Amino acid sequence: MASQQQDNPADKFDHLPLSTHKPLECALRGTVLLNHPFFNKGSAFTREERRDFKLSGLLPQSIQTLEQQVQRAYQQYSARADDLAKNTFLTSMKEQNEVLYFRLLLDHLEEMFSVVYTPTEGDAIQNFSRLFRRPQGIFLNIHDIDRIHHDLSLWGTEEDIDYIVVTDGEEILGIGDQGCGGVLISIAKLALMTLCAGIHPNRVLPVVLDCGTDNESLLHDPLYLGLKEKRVRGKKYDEMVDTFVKSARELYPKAYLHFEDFGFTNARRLLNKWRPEIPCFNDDVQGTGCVTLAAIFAGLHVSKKKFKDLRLVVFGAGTAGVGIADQVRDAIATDCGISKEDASKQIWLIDKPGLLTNKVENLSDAQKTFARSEDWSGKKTDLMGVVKEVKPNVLIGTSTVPSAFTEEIVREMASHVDRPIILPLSNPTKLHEAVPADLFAWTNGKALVATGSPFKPVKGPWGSDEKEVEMKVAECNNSVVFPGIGLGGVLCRARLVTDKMLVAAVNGVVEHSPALRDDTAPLLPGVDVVREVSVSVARKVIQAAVEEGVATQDGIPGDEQELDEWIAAQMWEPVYRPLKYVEAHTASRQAKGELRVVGSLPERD
Ligand SMILES: NC(=O)c1ccc[n+]([C@@H]2O[C@H](COP(=O)([O-])OP(=O)(O)OC[C@H]3O[C@@H](n4cnc5c(N)ncnc54)[C@H](O)[C@@H]3O)[C@@H](O)[C@H]2O)c1
Ligand SMILES: O=C(O)C[C@H](O)C(=O)O
Ligand SMILES: [Mg+2]
Repeated sequence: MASQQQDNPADKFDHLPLSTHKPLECALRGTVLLNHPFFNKGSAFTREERRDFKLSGLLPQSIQTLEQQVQRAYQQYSARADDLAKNTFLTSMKEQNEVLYFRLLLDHLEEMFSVVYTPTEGDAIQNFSRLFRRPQGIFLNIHDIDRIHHDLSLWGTEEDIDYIVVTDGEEILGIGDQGCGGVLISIAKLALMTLCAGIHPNRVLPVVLDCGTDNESLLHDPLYLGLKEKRVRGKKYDEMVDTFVKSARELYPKAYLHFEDFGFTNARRLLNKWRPEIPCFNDDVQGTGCVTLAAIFAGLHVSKKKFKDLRLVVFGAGTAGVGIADQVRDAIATDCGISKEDASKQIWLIDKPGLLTNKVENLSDAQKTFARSEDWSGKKTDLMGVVKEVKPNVLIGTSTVPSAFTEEIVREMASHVDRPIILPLSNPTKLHEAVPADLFAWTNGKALVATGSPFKPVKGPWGSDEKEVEMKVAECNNSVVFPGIGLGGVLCRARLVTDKMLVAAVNGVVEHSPALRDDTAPLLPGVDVVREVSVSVARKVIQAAVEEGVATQDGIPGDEQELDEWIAAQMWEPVYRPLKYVEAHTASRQAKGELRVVGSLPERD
């Protein structure tokens, strides 16, 4: 036994706060246990567990393995008629057995990623009030601000939460205001935190701030589940967000706060407000900025260009577009040793009024830093006009305008540069500014493409001798990077998420870019290596946090390999751990912070 323990490299990390290698204490028995998705093992409960947890008679006799369960679940999944039905099936499975849910997903990640995440999750969100069966997450009511602290407190004690995703549902993907259905984006992002970065699925908190909705079809839908009134804005909205953030900090002081899919007027404002005080992150601004910078980095490498050569046009200067511009500007400034102001001269933003110049009114502060000062009078400032004038080598779409990158525009761009880097990023799939097959066809396979949602490889006669080749297309979605950044932030218990940590995260992704090793390979790593990418990103983020003096966790290894092992040992894995029965009130805090998984929470008023 002793030697067996020594043989397991994870054992040396058993003492770590988030290590989950030991048996799991559980205070639930009988049908209550079978109905608890975190503890339930279904047909895989062992004979001893069936005896100790009063399950005999509640289960068929055959004791099966997780692998057998995955096989059965996959058959059931495959029998569902379409992706939305598959998504609904997976949601039910998550509510029944989390280990099986995550194991099934990890074993079929490439096939199922787009079903639990973008684009199918967008359909699930649009249909939230019709598909609803069982609540998941926390729904906070703008008319009950005084209850926010209480409602949040029901989720656990101060050791229990590592990661919170919050949305107000105003700008979900590119499908706009989805009201309280936005809770599903919080849930989906958290599922990815577990799948891609091993964040413990029972130590996360999905939240939607229900402030009403301006979506008329929801307001007129008799089945809509949220507040049926126009969005509350202004002072009361700010009071709600303030109360939420302060309560979350007080109740769960270790938790990292991830903002998702807030509207343009709030996303950046809230980030700027809270960033200097707490460990928080806006995925649409910063996550998108980081992953897109990594894609550009790989694209420049393939096209043998440097940051000094970069000419970037961003079409759609909203939350994501400006977030990308910020990240790219900072990278140019650092790489070329120039000021941010000078670096921004290599970037052109286009929105509804056309090119953003300092003559355009009502720009946000963040947009203003990119407003062009040169004289554009007499020149066309629409996308075609700007492409003709600027001759960009990188074109990004974050506009939600499908097919905005027309054949004419793309051919114009390709006539000036050898390898145009074109990233249509608007999700879900139907909103992409162009699709890879067209981009390759219009540029004779020269375009370096990555997309916001997944696309199948494209075949075409683009080999050097015009032989048919298959081009794989990278998914340039913030999902490549936010899990690793969050994992790093959680494990080192970062006080803040600094700019240097974000730059470090980009380097962590670039390390895995297939295009760096093979010019014909995708610009970004795919989901097949997602956990490895998360470890690299987390390592870089932790190292930067330590350097910056914002890491508060003791015992972070200085040695790189040991740091990777330390990270991996604290990543939750979907395996059945032996269950040990404990009375709720005597439960030891076995791995500090796992009390909540015992299945009983202290009462709070
Ligand atoms: N791939 C990713 O990782 C990723 C990350 C974040 C956002 N996105 C996608 O990017 C899109 C935008 O998201 P957002 O959060 O920035 O939304 P947003 O509403 O803040 O930004 C969209 C911008 O596009 C502009 N726009 C609309 N129509 C236009 C037109 N005809 N011409 C020029 N500009 C126009 C809008 O005025 C707005 O400023 C969404 O589809 C979202 O799913 C993708
Ligand atoms: O959710 C995604 O797929 C990426 C991004 O956060 C978005 O809003 O589109
Ligand atoms: Mg988003």
